[in-house]
Amino acid sequence: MTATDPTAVPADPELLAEREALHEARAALRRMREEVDATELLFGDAAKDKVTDAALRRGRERRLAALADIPGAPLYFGRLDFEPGTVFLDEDAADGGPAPVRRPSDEPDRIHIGRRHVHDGRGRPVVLDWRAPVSIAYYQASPSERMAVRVRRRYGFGTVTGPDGQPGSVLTAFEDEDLLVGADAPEASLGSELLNSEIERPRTGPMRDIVATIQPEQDALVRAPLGTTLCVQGAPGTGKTAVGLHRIAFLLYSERERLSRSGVAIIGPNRSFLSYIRDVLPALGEVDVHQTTVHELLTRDLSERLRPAQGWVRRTEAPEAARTKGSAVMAEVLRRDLWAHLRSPEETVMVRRGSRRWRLYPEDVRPLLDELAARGVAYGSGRELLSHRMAHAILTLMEAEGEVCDDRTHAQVRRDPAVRAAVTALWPKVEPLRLVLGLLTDPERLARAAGGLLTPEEQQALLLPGKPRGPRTAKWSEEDLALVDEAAALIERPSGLGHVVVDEAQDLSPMQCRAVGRRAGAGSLTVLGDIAQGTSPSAARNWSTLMEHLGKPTGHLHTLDRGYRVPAQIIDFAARLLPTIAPLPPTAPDRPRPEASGFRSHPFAPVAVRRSPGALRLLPAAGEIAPALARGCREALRGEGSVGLIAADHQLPALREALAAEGVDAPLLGGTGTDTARLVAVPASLAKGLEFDAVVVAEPAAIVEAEERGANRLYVVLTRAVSTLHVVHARPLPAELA
Ligand SMILES: Nc1ncnc2c1ncn2[C@@H]1O[C@H](COP(=O)(O)OP(=O)(O)OP(=O)(O)O)[C@@H](O)[C@H]1O
Repeated sequence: MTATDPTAVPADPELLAEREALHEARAALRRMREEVDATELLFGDAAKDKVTDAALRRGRERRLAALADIPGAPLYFGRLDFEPGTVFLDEDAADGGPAPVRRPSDEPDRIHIGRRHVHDGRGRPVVLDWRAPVSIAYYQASPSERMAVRVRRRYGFGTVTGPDGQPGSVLTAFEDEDLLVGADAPEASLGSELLNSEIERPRTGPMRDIVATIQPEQDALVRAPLGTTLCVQGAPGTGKTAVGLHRIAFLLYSERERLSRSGVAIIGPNRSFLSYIRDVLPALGEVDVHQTTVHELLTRDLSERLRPAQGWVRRTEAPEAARTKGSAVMAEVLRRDLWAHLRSPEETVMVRRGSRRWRLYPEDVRPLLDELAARGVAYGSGRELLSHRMAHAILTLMEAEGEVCDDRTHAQVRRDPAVRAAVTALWPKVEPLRLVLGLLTDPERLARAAGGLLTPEEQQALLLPGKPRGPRTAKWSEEDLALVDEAAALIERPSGLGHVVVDEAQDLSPMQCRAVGRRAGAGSLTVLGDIAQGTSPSAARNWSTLMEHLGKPTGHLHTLDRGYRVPAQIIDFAARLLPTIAPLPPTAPDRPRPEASGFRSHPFAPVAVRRSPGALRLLPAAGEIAPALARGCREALRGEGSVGLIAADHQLPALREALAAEGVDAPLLGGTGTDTARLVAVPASLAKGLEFDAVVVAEPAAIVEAEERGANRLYVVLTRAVSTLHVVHARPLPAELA
C-alpha cells in the first residue's frame, strides 16, 4: 500500500499501528540514551584519576552520539516475518513479557530491522541492527532462497517539518513481499517502488545512507569478513561509495574490539568528496572513522616545523613526469639512494673502560654492517642494530679477557661516544624529506640511483625546479610527496590500520598505492573504483596491477554493474565514450552480456535499473553559450532537489560571471552556503564521486580538451545526474556523442 501526504491521518489501521510501533521504538531509544546520560555522576565518583575519567567521558560521548535519533533518518525501515521458532525461543517471543506467554503455534517470529539495536526497559529487542547476522535475510532472502522468511515488509517515509523547524520523518507506506507466493518474481526487489522512490528522493546537501535498500549484490560485499580484501570495479552510480561506507559500519559492528584498537579509515579523492559523504557514517551510528585524502595522508606526518606557508603542494607535474615519478620503479631508486648512505669501515673504534681499551678494527665491523644491510631491515632499525652488534662485539672481547659483563655494561658500551660516532659515520641518520630533496636536486646522485632503471630523459624530468635550499622552499608536487612517504617507510616501517577503504582508487599512481597499502599494514582493504573513470596521468588500466602495488595481489575482484543513480537514457549517451576511454585489451575477461550490443556490451558499462523519459536534454547554442546555459540552469531548477552546473575548470569562473549577468546565481562548490544552495557550480576536476538530481554540463568539447584524459573526465561529468542531464554546447559535441 502507499500513502502520499505524510501529514495526512491514514485511514488504514495497519499503517496507524505501524506508526504507533515506530513511536514506541523511538521512545525506547530515548530511554537508552537517558540511561547513558545518567552514567556521568557514577563514573565521576568511581574513577579518581584524570586519564581514566577522560577516557570514560569520551566513551560516553561516543555512545551518546551513536544513540542519537537522527531527524529525517527513520529508526527502522523493514520488518521480517520468519517461520515460528527461527529467531525466538518459544517462551521468548518478541512480545513475550515477564511471564512467558506461549504463542499460537503458527504466529511468525517478527523482527524490525533498523539502523541500530534498540531494546525496551526489560531488555527485549525492539529493533535489530541491520548488521546483525539475523538481518542478512532482509537483504538476501528471495522466493527461491527464503532463509526461513515468510514476508518481508519495507516501509516508506515522508519528510515533515516539526514544530522546531527541523525535518522529521513520518511512516507513510509499506510494501509487503510474500516470499511464499512470489517464487516466479525473483527480481521483485529491484523493481520495488520504494527503492526507486528512495533513489529519486530529491537531494539536499550531503550523501545519504542506503541502509534501507541495500541490494543483494551490494550486501554480499558489505558483509565480507574483515580479513577479506575486496576490489570492486563498478560503473558510475552502482553504489561503490555507498558499499564502502556501509562496509565500514558493518566491520565496526562485527569486529568492534579489534578495529577500535587498530583503527579504520576511508580515503577519498578530495575534500569536496569527503564533505559530501561526511554524514553517512554518523547516520549509521559510527562517529570514529578517519575520513581523509591521499594528500592528507602524505602530508600529515611531515614536519610541522618545515611546513611551507603555501602548503606542501605548489606544483603540478607534466603528465609524463607524473607517470615516471608515480611509477613503482621509484621505490627501487629511493631504496638504492638511501642505502648508498652506508660507508665502509676505515677507522678503528676504540672504547675506553677504566684503564683498559677495547678496539674494533674495520675488518671486525665490516661483516656486522654487511649482514645487517643484507637482512632487509628498515634503514632506521639497521642503525639501531649496528650499535647493538658493535657493543656485543666489544663485550665479547671483554669477556674473553675475564671481565664480567651484564645488560648495563652492554647499554653503556652502546652509548659510548666512540661507538655512537662510528655508527653515525657508517650508518648516517637520514631524514626522508631531505633524502628526496637531495636526490631530486642532484643529477649525478640521481643518475647513480636510477642507473638502468630510468633513461637520462626520465631522470631529467624528475628534478625539482629552481635551486631549493631546503624542504620549505622546494616546489613539491603531489608525486614528490609520495616519494617522501616511501622514503619515510624505508627508514622506519609504519604501523597499519585494521581496515582501509579507498575510493576512486583507479586514480592512484603506483607510488600512491604503496603509500595507501602501507596504511593497511597487516589489515585488509576495500578498493573501490572504475577503470573508465580514471583521469590522473597514472590512472590504472587494470585492477590486478593496482592490487599488486597496494600490496594485496590476492584481493578478490568483484564487479558491480547495476546502475542505480543514472537513468538508462543518460548512461546510454555517456557509455558511447567507453570504447575510446577504456579500450579493452584483446585478452580482457569479458562478462556475458547477451542482451546488450555495441558500447552497451562493454564490461565497464552499467545496466541502468531505471528509465526516465526526458532524462537527457541536448541544448545546442547558436553563438554565445551563456544564454543557453542560463536557460538550461533555469529548466533544471524547475525540478526538485539539487542542481550541479559542471564545466571545464578554466571556463567556470567566466561562465559563472556570465550566468550572474543573466540573473542566475551559481555559488562555487565548497563555498559558503553551498550546502543549502540548490544550484552549485562544480569544476569538472571536482565532480568525481558527487551527484545531483539534475546536472547541467557546459561545453563538453572544452572538458575533453582541458587535460590528457579529458574524455574520461567527460564520462565522469556526464554520469552525475539522478534525474535529468542538460548538455549545453556552442561547439560541436565530441565525435562519440554527436
Ligand atoms: N541500494 C541502493 N538503494 C538506494 N540508493 C542507492 C543504492 N545503491 C546506490 N544508490 C544510490 O545511487 C547513487 C550512487 O551511489 P554511489 O555514489 O555509491 O555510486 P558509485 O558507484 O560510487 O558512483 P561513482 O563511481 O559515479 O562515484 C547514490 O545516490 C546512492 O545513494
